[in-house]
Amino acid sequence: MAVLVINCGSSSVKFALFAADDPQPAAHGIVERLNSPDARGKMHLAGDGYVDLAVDAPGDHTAALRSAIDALRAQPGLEPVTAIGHRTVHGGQRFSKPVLIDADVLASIRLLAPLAPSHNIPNALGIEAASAVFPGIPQVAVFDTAFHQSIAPKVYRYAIPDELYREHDVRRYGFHGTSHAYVAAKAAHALGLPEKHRLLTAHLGNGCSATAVLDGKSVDTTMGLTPLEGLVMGTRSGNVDPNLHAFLHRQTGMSLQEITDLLNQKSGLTGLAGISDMRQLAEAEAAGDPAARLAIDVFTFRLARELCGLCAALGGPPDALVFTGGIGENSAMIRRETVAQLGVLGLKLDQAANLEHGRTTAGRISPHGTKPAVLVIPTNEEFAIATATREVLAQA
Ligand SMILES: Nc1ncnc2c1ncn2[C@@H]1O[C@H](COP(=O)(O)OP(=O)(O)O)[C@@H](O)[C@H]1O
Ligand SMILES: CC(=O)OP(=O)(O)O
Ligand SMILES: [Mg+2]
Repeated sequence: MAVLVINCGSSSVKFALFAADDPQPAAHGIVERLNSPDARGKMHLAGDGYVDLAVDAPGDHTAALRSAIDALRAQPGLEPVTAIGHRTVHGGQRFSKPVLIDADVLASIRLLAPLAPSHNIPNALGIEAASAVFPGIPQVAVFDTAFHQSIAPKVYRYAIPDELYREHDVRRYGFHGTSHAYVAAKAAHALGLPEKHRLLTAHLGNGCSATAVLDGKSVDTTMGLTPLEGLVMGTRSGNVDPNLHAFLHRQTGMSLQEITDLLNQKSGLTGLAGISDMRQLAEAEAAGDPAARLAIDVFTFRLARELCGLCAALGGPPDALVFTGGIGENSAMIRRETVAQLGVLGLKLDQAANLEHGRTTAGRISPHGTKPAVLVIPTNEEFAIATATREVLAQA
């Protein structure tokens, strides 16, 4: 059974085809710059090969999926797709585990869009486009929020009038759950931890969040009602004073939508330094750009502060801190500067191991024998989604 995993973003479609239980995809790729005349993509094959993907006008999600699927079908040696797993960001209160998609599930994903506008609409478009291109093939939605459904009311409730929770489901949900669950399980296994253990996981990609994992379950996480709360991200502000919306509206006349866009798309590292990509930001910092230095300082300080806060839900010091995501796996500087601000938790780094480990080499970056351990574990959200898809279909 070959599972195609689709992660539809606002301007890109990422995909990966997994044959059997192999965590290395037989093929994977991205179609980007959607809805522009420059829409284009690439499919990488196991080994070193790749295929350029041309995308037909209007270069939307359906055209992108068609292009990816035509390329998969044309590629000799690949198994035909028999199931599709979709990364779906917001599952609200309804979805606490992966589900087989039907019209009702799709309608719910659309209804949840106001809670994750940059994510759920593209996710729904991806499901509709896949149904058009693959009629009759079973599709499963795997939710970013599902892993965090174990968090307690005192952690997920905001201190605002009760009816907002009762009538509008206003609460903290948390995201990146597939990734946090995946790396937490890997860390517990790698360290040989007993069933009772405490972990902190830091998923640092374009979106960033950190989670407290107690005995394999999420007990607190930094994102909230939407993926804006918590850490500083590439273009998202993370936590700001909740009065900021009203203040900016009064001071500048900006509309609610303009302020929402400002906090989601023009803030974070972009807001502080004009650069959202950590690799480019590090280059600017090395060239002496003070705004880049400040952005990195704000990013790591806020991360360190949130990691300390998450320990309250763990009820004690963590057995390990795990770094993952594009930044967590690749930036030795971010790991070093974050850990340097976490002496209060007893965290220490082995500087040579920190430089050595990364995306392709998972491992321990704290000195042997010291506790808590610090680990780098590459995430594999796509493989975790393929596994969840197989499990749902095995039970169907
Ligand atoms: N070698 C590197 N050094 C520093 N940052 C890196 C490196 N490689 C990737 N990144 C950063 O990882 C981030 C993207 O993370 P990723 O998890 O791939 O994103 P997405 O959330 O879109 O899957 C970007 O900020 C990128 O600059
Ligand atoms: C929920 C979220 O922030 O996702 P991403 O990191 O893919 O933007
Ligand atoms: Mg991501």
